[in-house]
Amino acid sequence: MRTPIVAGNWKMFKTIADAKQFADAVKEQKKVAGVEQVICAPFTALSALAEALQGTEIALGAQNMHFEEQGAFTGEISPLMLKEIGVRYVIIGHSERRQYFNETDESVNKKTKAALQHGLKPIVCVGESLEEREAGKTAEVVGTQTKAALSGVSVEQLADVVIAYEPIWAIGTGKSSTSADANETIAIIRSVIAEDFGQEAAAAVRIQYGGSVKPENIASYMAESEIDGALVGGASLTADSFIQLVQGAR
Ligand SMILES: O=C(CO)COP(=O)(O)O
Repeated sequence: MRTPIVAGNWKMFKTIADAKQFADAVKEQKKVAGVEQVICAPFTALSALAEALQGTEIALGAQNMHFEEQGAFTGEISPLMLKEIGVRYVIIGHSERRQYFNETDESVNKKTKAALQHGLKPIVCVGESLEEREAGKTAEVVGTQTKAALSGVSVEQLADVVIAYEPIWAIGTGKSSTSADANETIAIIRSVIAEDFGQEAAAAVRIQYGGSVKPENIASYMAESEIDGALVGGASLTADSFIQLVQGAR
């Protein structure tokens, strides 16, 4: 049985004050059990959130990191720095980072391995563009991205990896993938993982869907056999909506 996991990706939204307000509002809501919950906040809000989320079910995540522990990498944040403030998850290879910040399959792989070495759980993002989808290349693209990201990861380490399938054309557009289509692609990702890690390990990996997930549609994704949760942007920004997403994932 794979435990469902709902992760909010706040992207470049929320000051420290906003983040604290979110945490206060979450605390007023009833706790939801049985679903792993993560908020991936901007770096500047992580420390404050680590404290503010105490007593909630929500674990802390970052949205990116460098793969080195330290060094002359101006503007970067290392896995050690994230660990120190209580971060447990880190999004790796989000399509916005691949598109705007030159993230490559190679850097995604380095970061995935570095996260695992430091006891951080990577949420590794894969997904095709609209052009690739229309050219019938979805399976090839997500297969290549998945294999590259997980190259050199051990079977034991794979247990700490979460994959997020986010079709680029569905992100922030309101155009979500149908749950059946998302399920089909996620099944492909799982079979690609099985080729390298074996059936048993692949069957245990959690794979989320992301792209215009809302409280109103999360249940339809969760009803699919291969989908184990959601990585949510816009709809994770208010406590009310985030809790509804978590409830919908049970
Ligand atoms: O990119 C996403 C999560 O990482 C999805 O964003 P939206 O939920 O806003 O479409």
